[in-house]
Amino acid sequence: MKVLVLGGAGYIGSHTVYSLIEKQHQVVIVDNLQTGFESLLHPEAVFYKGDIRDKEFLSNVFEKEHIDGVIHFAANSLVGVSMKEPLEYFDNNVYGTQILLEVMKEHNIKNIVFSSTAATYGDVKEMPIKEDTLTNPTNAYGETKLAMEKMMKWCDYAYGIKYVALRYFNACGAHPNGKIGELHNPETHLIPLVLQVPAGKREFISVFGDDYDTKDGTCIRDYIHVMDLADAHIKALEYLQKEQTSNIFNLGNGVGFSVLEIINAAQKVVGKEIKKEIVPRRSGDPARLIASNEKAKNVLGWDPEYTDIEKIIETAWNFHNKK
Ligand SMILES: NC(=O)c1ccc[n+]([C@@H]2O[C@H](COP(=O)([O-])OP(=O)(O)OC[C@H]3O[C@@H](n4cnc5c(N)ncnc54)[C@H](O)[C@@H]3O)[C@@H](O)[C@H]2O)c1
Ligand SMILES: O=c1ccn([C@@H]2O[C@H](COP(=O)(O)OP(=O)(O)O[C@H]3O[C@H](CO)[C@H](O)[C@H](O)[C@H]3O)[C@@H](O)[C@H]2O)c(=O)[nH]1
Repeated sequence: MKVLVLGGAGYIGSHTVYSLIEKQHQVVIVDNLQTGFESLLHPEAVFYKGDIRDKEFLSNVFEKEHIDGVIHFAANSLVGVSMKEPLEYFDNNVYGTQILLEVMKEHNIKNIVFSSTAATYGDVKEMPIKEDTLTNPTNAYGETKLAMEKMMKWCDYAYGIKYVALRYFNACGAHPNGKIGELHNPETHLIPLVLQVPAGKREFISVFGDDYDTKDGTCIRDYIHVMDLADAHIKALEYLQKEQTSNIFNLGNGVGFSVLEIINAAQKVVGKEIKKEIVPRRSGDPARLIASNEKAKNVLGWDPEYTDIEKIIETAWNFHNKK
């Protein structure tokens, strides 16, 4: 297949590109590099630098390349910023996706896999979260991703564009080749921030609240390795080609770790004590997010390989140590 990857210079996009190329697919990347990095681009992928909201640019790419399927990662994704600048998030995530769907319609491209998020659910009481759990986002970022899902639903109804929405829980880890990994600037995610302490780039890790109703008072999340996410995208694309049906899947390991458990696991991996400080809660953080991954396992045949949290953190540490 010739796959167009929008946002292929970003963290999850670049790992998916590496997996696609390893599986002998041809890859075309579109990225405006707003949060992506040239160093994450696969040397064998064709790269077009540009913005998905630029319709003429995007149409030209579809014109030149004969695309069989689309994987769409290009978005703004910082929860905190989305609360201060919601319109920027609606512009890039919702309007950007609208332009993409218009161009796909005009070029008769019928398959798209795209990044959704656990943030579409909001503050859920019942764990694990299933795909039919009520969606009620508590932040603007999650709302834009839900709006993208809804736009896809009506484009399927009207134009027959089939989609798979992948609701990731907490993406983490790095490619075992050590060449690519999690690069965000600024970094806001827990695991890379924890690892900055033993790397000498940060004095301590702030723990956002220890008064949640959880076993040790800190928030619980479901950490899923980026290589397993990459694999799910390829399986989702194959599913679309075969089944011609739209669908939504959670992607998580189905196991929750608290912030303190992550810090302890990282200490074991790096063999050093990691200094921490308890600070007030970060606004908008739900206490617990754990995925039910039964649907992705049963329907897509997806089976996450990285289930051991120390192994997951080790891949991130190998990447950050090499930089
Ligand atoms: N990292 C996570 O834990 C997580 C969890 C759930 C969902 N997601 C979603 O997964 C996707 C990828 O996340 P990531 O962590 O790899 O983010 P990232 O910022 O590393 O990657 C996004 C890429 O898209 C590009 N991009 C953004 N807007 C663009 C535009 N208008 N035109 C062209 N390129 C554009 C950026 O330059 C970047 O390379 C995002 O859609 C995000 O919302 C991420
Ligand atoms: O310095 C830090 C950073 C994070 N945390 C805590 O660690 C946990 C994980 O935080 P991250 O920022 O790494 O990830 P989030 O759970 O906030 O969000 C991630 O997962 C969500 C879905 O679960 C969304 O998809 C979102 O885009 C993605 O960044 C949270 O409890 C957070 O409060 C800290 O204690 N200290």
